[in-house]
Amino acid sequence: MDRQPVECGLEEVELRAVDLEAEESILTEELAAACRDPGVFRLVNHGVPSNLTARLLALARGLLELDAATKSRLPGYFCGTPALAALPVKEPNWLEGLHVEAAGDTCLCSPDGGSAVAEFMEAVSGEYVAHMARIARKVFDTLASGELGLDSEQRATYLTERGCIFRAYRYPAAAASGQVGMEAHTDSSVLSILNQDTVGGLQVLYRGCWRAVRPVEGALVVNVGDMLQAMSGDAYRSPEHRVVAPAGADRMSLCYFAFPEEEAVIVGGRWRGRSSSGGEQRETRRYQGFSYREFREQVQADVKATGSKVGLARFRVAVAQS
Ligand SMILES: O=C(O)CCC(=O)C(=O)O
Ligand SMILES: [Fe+2]
Repeated sequence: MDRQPVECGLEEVELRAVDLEAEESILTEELAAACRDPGVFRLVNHGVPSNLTARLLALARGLLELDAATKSRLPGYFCGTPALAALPVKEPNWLEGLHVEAAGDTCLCSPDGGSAVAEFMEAVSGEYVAHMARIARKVFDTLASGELGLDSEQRATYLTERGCIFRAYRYPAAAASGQVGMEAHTDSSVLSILNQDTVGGLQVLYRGCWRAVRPVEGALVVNVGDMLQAMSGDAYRSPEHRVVAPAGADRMSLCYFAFPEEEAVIVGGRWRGRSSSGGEQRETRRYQGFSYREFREQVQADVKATGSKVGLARFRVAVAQS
């Protein structure tokens, strides 16, 4: 039975620091272990230049600190969570940001957004997204050819460079402690790659308790998304996480979300169980085959109807208990 998450004095979650340049067998083992538990890890030696991160954080901050009327006209600007904005049942989240659909090699430069916007878009689409796509591909391919055992078609369609999303977030410093910046959720992605400043505020739900993810300068934070959890037949964990608004300073983060091809049918890994007559082992799929498009549409419908995402539970095959 699900227990209600508790604060637990907010200890830190211990995260593996995975070296992206480690020897293949070590990388395979480290990534699989981190994806199984707790579903989130630090990534070091990832090759994203620190001056690119610093420049992008500064550009995003500069744009999001513009006056309200000016920034509301920036391309991709949002305040609160767009999916929840129309719902009376939800408090809007305490954040704002810039959303960029980083589709393949399309130029995202805004012709009329001013030079700071153009510089920001150029840095995102020209360089940053390419680094993120490279990292997501390497992490995914390593897992795919390791214990996930995906074939070459699955490897090509279960992660695509097209259709990825980039967001820069600003969480304004909260007047009261405990203000939720972004409410608890799992990501619908295959993999999410977070690059944050040193303020902190990200928390992950681990063994029933909220735990702080301490920012470590130079390290990216990567988490398993719902799609990867499904591909692994629930062996990997798409962790629930949230952001608590910082007390003393604004927090900035840069997030990249990698997705499968819209129509690729994800057949989740196999689950080993016992037949109801006992003894004999059988293999059952954890999930009915579904595409990311179906998943996204279901999430949107659930959020619209109830204010909450149901997520993977919608697609799980019911398993008879013996
Ligand atoms: O800003 C962060 O640290 C996390 C953002 C996040 O969880 C999301 O956008 O899904
Ligand atoms: Fe998230």
